[in-house]
Amino acid sequence: MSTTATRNLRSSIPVPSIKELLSQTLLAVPERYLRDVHADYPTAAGDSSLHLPVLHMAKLLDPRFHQIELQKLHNACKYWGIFQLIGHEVCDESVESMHRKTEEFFNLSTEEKKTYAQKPGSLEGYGQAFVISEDQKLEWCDMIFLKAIPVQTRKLEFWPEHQPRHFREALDTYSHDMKKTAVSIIGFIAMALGLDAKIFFEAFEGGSYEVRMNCYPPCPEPERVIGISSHADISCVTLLTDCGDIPGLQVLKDGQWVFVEPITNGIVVNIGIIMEVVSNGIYKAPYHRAAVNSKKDRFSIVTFCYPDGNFEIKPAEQLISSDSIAQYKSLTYDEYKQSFYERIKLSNDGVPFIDSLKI
Ligand SMILES: O=C(O)CCC(=O)C(=O)O
Ligand SMILES: [Fe+2]
Repeated sequence: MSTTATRNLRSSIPVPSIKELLSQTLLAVPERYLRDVHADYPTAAGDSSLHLPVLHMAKLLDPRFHQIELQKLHNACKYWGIFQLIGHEVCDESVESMHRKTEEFFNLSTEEKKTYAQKPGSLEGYGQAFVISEDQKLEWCDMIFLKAIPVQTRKLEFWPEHQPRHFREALDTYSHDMKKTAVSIIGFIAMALGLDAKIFFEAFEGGSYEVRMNCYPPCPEPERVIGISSHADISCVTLLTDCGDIPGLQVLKDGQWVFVEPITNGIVVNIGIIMEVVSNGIYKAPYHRAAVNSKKDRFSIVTFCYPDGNFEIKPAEQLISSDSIAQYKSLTYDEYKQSFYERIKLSNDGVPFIDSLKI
């Protein structure tokens, strides 16, 4: 994730979980969570005609519909940077099982969850992301963040083992399913840009996939807190599944926050900064955030998709011409991640990460 705020991805100061706060007969939301949620942009009315584009994977794969669907994909990436994917090959049972395990995990006692708590110097595990100073505003979200693929990068000490039962198996299947979907959709996005999909298939076949499970408990003052503040993801693409039908994800579109309405078996795909660079800015990584509600827990599962370490992050040569000069620098994926962490260590200079990549 990247954001306009300062976030140290490698270490986070422990703070009470939201569920813990709520269990302490909370009378008022603590000051550290309160902020002016509507300070930047208005939220589009629920009945507005703004709806996320819906893409059909089976049509992208079918020679009869391929071209039309590819054009739709191009428009979705260009004008929204985010879309719902349906007709994909991920079996409902794999997703539903992961949803159940996620809910079960967050419903364990605080003590049990803490077995998997983040450790200093590592963002993996259960906790809250990006707490780097005592006076930082906090987000209304509990999470567990795990590197899932390649399998050798897994730190199993953070993976729930006995409770919830079969959590590890569910996440193993889910992450492989998401990887397969990501490799395929990234290939189609490359085609929509007129690029050679093969290069992308290879880079993402050997890529890394990190999964963040979010729990947004109900809040007595939902209009004054934020679940996750506005940011653009530093991934190439991000795949999100909602564990129910409660809207929470909002995307910034034409100066308004637009709610993403969950659709059954849909996977929300958003463009990340890597794809913005590769496309030379034709596709933009959209700003998005998570709102919370006052009634029910909302759970989401987010898979961040990255290429293998040698992949060159740079505007694709086919998209560069005398009329369209390169807008972004070139760096390997390893350098890109390093640069992201370095900037954060230097503290917030108010410049969004994407701007630091511009020529
Ligand atoms: O849970 C959501 O709706 C958004 C999550 C998100 O943007 C993230 O984890 O990067
Ligand atoms: Fe995000």
